[in-house]
Amino acid sequence: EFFSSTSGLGQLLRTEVIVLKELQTYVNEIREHADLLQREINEIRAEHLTAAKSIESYLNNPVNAFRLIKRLHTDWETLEGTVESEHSRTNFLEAMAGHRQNLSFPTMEDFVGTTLAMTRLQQTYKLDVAELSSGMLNGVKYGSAMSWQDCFVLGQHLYSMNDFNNTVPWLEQSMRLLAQQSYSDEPVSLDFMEAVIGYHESLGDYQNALNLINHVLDVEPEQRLHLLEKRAHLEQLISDGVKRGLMHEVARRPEDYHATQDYLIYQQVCREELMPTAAAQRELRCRYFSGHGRSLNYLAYKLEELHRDPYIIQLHEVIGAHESVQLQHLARPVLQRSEVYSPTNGSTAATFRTSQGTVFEYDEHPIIEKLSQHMTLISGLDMGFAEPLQIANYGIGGHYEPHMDSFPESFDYSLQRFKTNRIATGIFYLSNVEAGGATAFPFLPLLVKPEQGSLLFWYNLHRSGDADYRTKHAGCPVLQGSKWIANVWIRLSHQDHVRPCQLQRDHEVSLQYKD
Ligand SMILES: O=C(O)CCC(=O)C(=O)O
Ligand SMILES: [Fe+2]
Repeated sequence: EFFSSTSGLGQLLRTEVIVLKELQTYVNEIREHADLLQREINEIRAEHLTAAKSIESYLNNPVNAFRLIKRLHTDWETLEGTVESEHSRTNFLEAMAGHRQNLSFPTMEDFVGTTLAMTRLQQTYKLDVAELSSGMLNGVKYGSAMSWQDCFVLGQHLYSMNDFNNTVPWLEQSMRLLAQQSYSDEPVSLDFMEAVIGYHESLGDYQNALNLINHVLDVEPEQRLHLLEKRAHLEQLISDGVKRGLMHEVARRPEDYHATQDYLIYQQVCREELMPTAAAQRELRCRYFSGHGRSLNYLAYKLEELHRDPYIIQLHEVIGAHESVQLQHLARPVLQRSEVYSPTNGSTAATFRTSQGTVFEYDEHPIIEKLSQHMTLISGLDMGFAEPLQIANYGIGGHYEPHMDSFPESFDYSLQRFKTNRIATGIFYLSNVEAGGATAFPFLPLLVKPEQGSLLFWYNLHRSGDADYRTKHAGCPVLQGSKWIANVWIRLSHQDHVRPCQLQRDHEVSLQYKD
């Protein structure tokens, strides 16, 4: 799978280089052949020009008569023979069949995933489709521009997923780009346009459909006769003033999480439209922290409070850039699509968590061991009750929608190594991210930008052991770059010495945030 992580995309680029070379070989061969045939054609045409001066006297000449007969009898057979024995096409197709087996190609799922990622970015960061398709992100040019066909294919795909809200701007952009090219005249483009006509029609945009039909008919009136009937039908619809209403005005399904207030707030936090108040920020402190049970001679951690209640801190420069990159290298060969827990299906891949990840036991490698030591010093918690370290990589558009790290009350612990809930989470950021990809706490409303080598730490549970629903959090979509994190989840067992439980439940404050 390629779309959920940037680390697989390099393979696809290599695939493209190889198949392009194959196609170039094919093109060279058929071009050589075409050149040969063209020379023959030119010679015969020149002969015909001579003949045309006086056909009768030309044919009365026995040499000319002989040559004409020879041309049509023998030469033509030879020409036909060269077409028949043209192996370029079969060679190419055979080579491609081999490549399909040996090289990496994206699947339908990759295509769906990357389409979803584009619209997710567009919506979360309120990007302008025209800007996005020109390769610009927030005013900075990152990629190459999309063609009108690219925009169209994206729109077409969204349409097939019944996502009409997002279909329309992409089709409109596709039309805008097409118009800039002063409507291409190539037959392939015309075929494409015919397909687009259907989309505009079914979306209720009859005028755009009609404009396109007229263009196609102007260029190829003879070959596109089947469009005449459709043109008459559209003209009728327009003159009758039929308005189906653009389909994108249809409301989303109300049960859709993406339509909830919760989700809107989350997106606002990702866009930094919502942030903690000045009063809340004033209370926060930065300090040097020598760690639990560590003598003051040691180098201290740079601790920054990000939130008081619930307590959320970020520790800067915990590990070095070199160690971060080394951890990425350890994980890269064994990455797999991340899964989520669902009460009905167990662990499955889901569109609301698109990343790739892998797990390591803490004693598997000295650097991983070191992360555990940092966690012990920073949190004071017993890492003997931590789940294996999880390293994850998010590609462009990769995200993890708002969720709780703690398990629900109904959770079945019977198959778990540790039978208690996740008391705390630590996220080591193993990379910076050029744009997007921050960790958002929508209810606080806090946004933490990935900073390579730093550690984000918070408690998921109240002292009573109940879930603190205010700690719901998310990984905002990555807009540019590749995001690497290492997740530490520590369980509640045997942690009383650091965070004594309270006899009285202190969880009421967060109940209003429960789903
Ligand atoms: O990617 C992030 O910033 C958050 C990740 C997260 O919440 C998780 O993996 O549980
Ligand atoms: Fe999480």
